[in-house]
Amino acid sequence: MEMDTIAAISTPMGEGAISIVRISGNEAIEIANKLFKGVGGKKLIDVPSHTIHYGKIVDPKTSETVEEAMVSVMKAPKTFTREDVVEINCHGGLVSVNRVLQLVLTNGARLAEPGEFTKRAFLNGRIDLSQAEAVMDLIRAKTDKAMNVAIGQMEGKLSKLIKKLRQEILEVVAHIEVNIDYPEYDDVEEMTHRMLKEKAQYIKNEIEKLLKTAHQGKILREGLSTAIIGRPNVGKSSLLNSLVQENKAIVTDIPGTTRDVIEEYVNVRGVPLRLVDTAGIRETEDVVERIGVERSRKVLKEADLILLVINSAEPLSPEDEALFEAVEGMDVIVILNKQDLPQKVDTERVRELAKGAEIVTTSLLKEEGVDELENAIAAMYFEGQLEGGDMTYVSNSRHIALLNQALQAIEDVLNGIESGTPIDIVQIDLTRTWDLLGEIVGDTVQESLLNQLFSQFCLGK
Ligand SMILES: Nc1nc2c(c(=O)[nH]1)N(C=O)[C@@H](CNc1ccc(C(=O)N[C@@H](CCC(=O)O)C(=O)O)cc1)CN2
Ligand SMILES: Nc1nc2c(ncn2[C@@H]2O[C@H](COP(=O)(O)OP(=O)(O)OP(=O)(O)O)[C@@H](O)[C@H]2O)c(=O)[nH]1
Ligand SMILES: [Mg+2]
Repeated sequence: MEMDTIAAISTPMGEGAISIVRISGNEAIEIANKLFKGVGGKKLIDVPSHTIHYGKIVDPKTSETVEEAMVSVMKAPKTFTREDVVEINCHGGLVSVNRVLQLVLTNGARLAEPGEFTKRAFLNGRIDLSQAEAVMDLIRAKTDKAMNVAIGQMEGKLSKLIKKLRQEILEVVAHIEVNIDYPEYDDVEEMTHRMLKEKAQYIKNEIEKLLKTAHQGKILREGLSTAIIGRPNVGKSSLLNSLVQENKAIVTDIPGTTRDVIEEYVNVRGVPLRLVDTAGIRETEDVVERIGVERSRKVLKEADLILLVINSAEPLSPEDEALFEAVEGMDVIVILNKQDLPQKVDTERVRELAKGAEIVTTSLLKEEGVDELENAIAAMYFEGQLEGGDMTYVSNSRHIALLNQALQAIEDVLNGIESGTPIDIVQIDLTRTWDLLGEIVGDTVQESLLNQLFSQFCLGK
């Protein structure tokens, strides 16, 4: 595959100890060589692969020294992109690293697009698409567990499973071909039918097994979208603060203090929560607050988990009752807050309204009950089991969508067999299953999709 030479700054933009300009492609070493002035006249075109060299970066036009650097030379194919790669380690600082990048660009490289290095690793066959996607998940991981899932996928756990399933399908397809080519052998046809049914059932089971991990996988990857809701002044922001353990949201005794939606990532016993503190839900005249309340309702609709806070020092109000109604059928934990005050809430009624949902009592003022709440959350999502290190999770929504389509296709195969559809017609659905699974690892995938996927990466990755 013929590709031009690309370059980009691969470290964050800002002041740091070191910043790296990465170059990949046929001309990477030659371009770097033009700019590099090594000790004793050492030339980068002469050095062995996978070595690092101290020297100056000099503008070949003006002979002006631009930087002092360490330069790594890595020759294809044992590199990140499988192309020649040079990394110039500059002094960390926006100006210095940018000047070096400019020099690299004026001497023959093109500025890389976001994700283009990883895209090349994919196009050159070092990793498949799901592994490339895992590289991005790794960068974005917000908890250790999410990181472990990404590492597993990057190492090819999911790819292996998918490839195995595709291989099985291919074998069945081969059988069918024989059957179509030699229809005169009755026993072949019979065997094909029996085998097809067995295999299709097996493939269906495997896809279903993978899809079962999707819920938790998605939580690990994106965080469990958790909405804290309740009437004004019940202690929603106090709850967020207790969970975040820093005073991010403003807490006051004026009802309606939180006028917008506040979002925080917290790690509760390994469960990543995307916590959303909302404005207290009530009918309001204040325009600013009303917008906040509307947003809260929207957050509520999109949430995976609801933390419904009730002030137990007051009797239940019609608004409280309405909130219970609004969250019916969702994952809910009810929090009876302000236990330190004289209790006025009808706990029997709360139990009735909660319809089996977990109820936790807290005094957020005294920081009591938060542990119990955290236990309840962990138990709800990972059944208290936080290890499962070897488990393969499907966490990417693109993969989940494709698996769902593949499941549909394999069900069509099974239905076809059941209703006596001619085998060459059934084969069409089988091939479709194969194609859909192939899209996960990038074997059968459109260029436009590739571009869209990789464009979501960081610059220089
Ligand atoms: N300086 C630097 N650090 C970095 C990266 C980088 O590109 N540069 N990486 C970038 O993300 C990550 C490391 N990822 C890498 C993955 C594969 C290969 C690689 O060369 N693979 C070869 C085999 C190497 C060998 O056998 O020695 C291959 O798989 O063919 C390199 C880096 C994290 N740290
Ligand atoms: N006594 C007592 N007061 C509490 C407790 N939890 C919170 N408060 C107080 O209740 C008031 C309201 O708390 P917030 O956390 O701001 O309540 P909120 O639900 O976010 O209120 P809005 O944003 O106005 O909807 C504050 O004065 C808190 O200190 C508790 O457990 N006991
Ligand atoms: Mg608040």
